[in-house]
Amino acid sequence: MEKTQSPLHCRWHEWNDGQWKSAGDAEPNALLKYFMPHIESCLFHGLPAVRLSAPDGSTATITLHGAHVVSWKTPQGVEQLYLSPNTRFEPGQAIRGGVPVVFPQFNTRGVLPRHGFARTCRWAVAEEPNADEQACSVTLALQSHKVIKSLWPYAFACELTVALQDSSLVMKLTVRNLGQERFGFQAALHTYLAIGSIDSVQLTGLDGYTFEDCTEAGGNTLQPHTALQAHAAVDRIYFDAPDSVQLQSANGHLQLQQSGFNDSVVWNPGGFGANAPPDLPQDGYKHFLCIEAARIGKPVVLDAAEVWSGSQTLRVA
Ligand SMILES: O=P(O)(O)OC[C@H]1O[C@@H](O)[C@H](O)[C@@H](O)[C@@H]1O
Repeated sequence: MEKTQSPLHCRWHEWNDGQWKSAGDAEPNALLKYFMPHIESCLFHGLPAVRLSAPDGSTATITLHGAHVVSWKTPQGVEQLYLSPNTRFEPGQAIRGGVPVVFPQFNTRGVLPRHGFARTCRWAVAEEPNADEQACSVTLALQSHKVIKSLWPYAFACELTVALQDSSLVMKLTVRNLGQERFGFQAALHTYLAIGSIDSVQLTGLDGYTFEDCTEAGGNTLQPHTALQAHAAVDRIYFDAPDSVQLQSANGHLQLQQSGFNDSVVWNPGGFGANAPPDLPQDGYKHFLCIEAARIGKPVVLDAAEVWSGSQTLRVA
């Protein structure tokens, strides 16, 4: 078989010591059933992943573990997502950084593992290539199986479509009810944005909105929006949030838009230790702010055959 001509053939790269290294071109592409010039298979810290490369030079990397966007770089090569250097890239573990997919439960607001199971499940590249061959996008899919059913019995399918277009990263989560029984769920795209330094952050667009303060000090009380305090823990749920907010930081200017997700979460564990996740370095909190497009207050309810979609778009301004 002439591998280089095969539609199954694709270059194979490995993420190593902070850069992509070619692992040779003899490895057939096990993940992609169709040849799509803008997608490559790769390994990201040993996890199978796909990498999108747009004509403008921007790139995105998505692991099959969790359908997790672990990197989004502008055409100038500036990384826009934070990824903890202490992440354990192992089956069953959540990746600390990038964009975890939270489904079907937000945080501990239910009986499932925190933030649900989608972020620790293995997803697959969807079999049908995108109808628009010009679109620089990939869709990953998750369907229920025995282990998931033991936690959550419903017949569902999730898809995450990730696209690079017009200086933007577009992430769209779709959930389908494939069974007869109605189900409800919460969901979020738990985006860790690289900010350079926490001292540099200015978040605008939330004036006039209230939030539930989920820090220990806040005790889940409702409060009017106030500016973020650098180095202090922030854990806010803005119910019925605006569709668009702007983030200014040492890393640049980002416009965030969401649809289908009614709520927004702003999270940073702060610098005072007690609640810092163990897979973050001590000063890790200084380098990211999570702005999550979420559906928490009014869970989505799907009857048989119904479909819901929610998206978050990050645009470099
Ligand atoms: O450590 P995890 O499970 O990834 O969660 C991180 C944070 O996720 C945020 O969405 C929550 O609002 C926080 O309360 C939580 O601490």
